[in-house]
Amino acid sequence: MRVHGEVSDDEAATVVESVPLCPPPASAQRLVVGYALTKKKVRSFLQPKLLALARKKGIHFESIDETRPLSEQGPFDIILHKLTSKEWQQVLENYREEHPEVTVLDPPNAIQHLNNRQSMLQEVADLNLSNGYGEVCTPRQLVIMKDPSSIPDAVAKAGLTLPLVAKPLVVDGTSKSHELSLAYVEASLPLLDPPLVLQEFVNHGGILFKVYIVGETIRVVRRFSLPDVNTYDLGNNDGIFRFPRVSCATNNAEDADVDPCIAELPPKPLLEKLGKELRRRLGLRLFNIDMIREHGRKDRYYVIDINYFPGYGKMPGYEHIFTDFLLSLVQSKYERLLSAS
Ligand SMILES: Nc1ncnc2c1ncn2[C@@H]1O[C@H](COP(=O)(O)OP(=O)(O)OP(=O)(O)O)[C@@H](O)[C@H]1O
Ligand SMILES: O=P(O)(O)O[C@H]1[C@H](O)[C@@H](O)[C@H](OP(=O)(O)O)[C@@H](OP(=O)(O)O)[C@H]1O
Ligand SMILES: [Mg+2]
Ligand SMILES: [Mg+2]
Repeated sequence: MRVHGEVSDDEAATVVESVPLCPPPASAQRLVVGYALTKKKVRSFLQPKLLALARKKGIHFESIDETRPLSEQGPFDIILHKLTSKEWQQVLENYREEHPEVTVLDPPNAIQHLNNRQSMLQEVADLNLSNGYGEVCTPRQLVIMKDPSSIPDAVAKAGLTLPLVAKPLVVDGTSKSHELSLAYVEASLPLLDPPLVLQEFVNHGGILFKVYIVGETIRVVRRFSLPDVNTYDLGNNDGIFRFPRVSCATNNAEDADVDPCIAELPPKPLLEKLGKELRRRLGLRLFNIDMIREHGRKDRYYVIDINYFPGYGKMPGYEHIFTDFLLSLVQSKYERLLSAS
């Protein structure tokens, strides 16, 4: 199925915004990008097509050895990283102070906001985005730190409506932090395992929008998600449904035969505004936003998840977008230096 207004040259995504590039300055012809990523991330991100294009553009990726001092490695123009240990974050913070000339993508203290499912959505809630194109909200949610037996009371007191999505509070790159479940009835709540976030389930027609941000560029793709819950499901389910990673890349919904009202992408100006504001408020340049549209409400969107340095390898055309982005960073640094001299 193709939804009106979509681009046809790249079926799986729509480019919303991209940065025009000038050629990099002569001094930046060879750009060294150090990376500290898990083996899994190296496999998914540093694909041959990215490395080949990068080489053509004078970008060289160099693996960082975390067991050796950073200052003895490189020199780097840019550091890319997604490692969650406290030690590594401290190493990077110290390095940023000693080497302000190196761009660290992104600052560890800014990334931290996304490692907790409570703080990750706070900026979206504070933003209160509502304009002629729609409104962007967050689902009502509650944090439970301990004592599962207290959950039914806490839920009643907060006035949350079942079903609830239970999500581990901390996101630390482990598969456990992605083990989610759906609690249908009050009696099932004490079976949950804190610390967690309990989030109201929002019916959205089973389609989710993954909005990828790379600097000023935004791309959005459709994925399959959980189906709507109706009163029949609620009446006939007395437990907890532990569900797998429903919206992963294998659940690509680009060509599926879905009701156009459900599949229609969020309006470009709304995504532009949201991306720009979150970039600024979170102080991040590499992240994605998981968005759903409330079923039956054309213009009400919910942000349910934000991920740092997501699976860009699955974003169509990522090799072009990413290499252009890396070059643009050097370009703007060069321009800043010129204007300061
Ligand atoms: N409040 C909600 N209402 C409806 N569906 C939801 C809600 N929260 C999560 N989901 C569904 O559960 C899936 C997983 O939730 P979420 O994205 O928060 O988990 P995650 O483990 O952080 O995922 P990711 O792999 O994107 O990091 C979503 O993609 C969506 O399909
Ligand atoms: O492919 P999408 O739907 O964007 O989901 C991503 C998750 O959001 C990321 O958190 C995963 O990265 P980490 O495994 O490094 O957390 C990321 O892992 P990957 O880079 O190994 O593919 C993806 O699973
Ligand atoms: Mg998600
Ligand atoms: Mg996530």
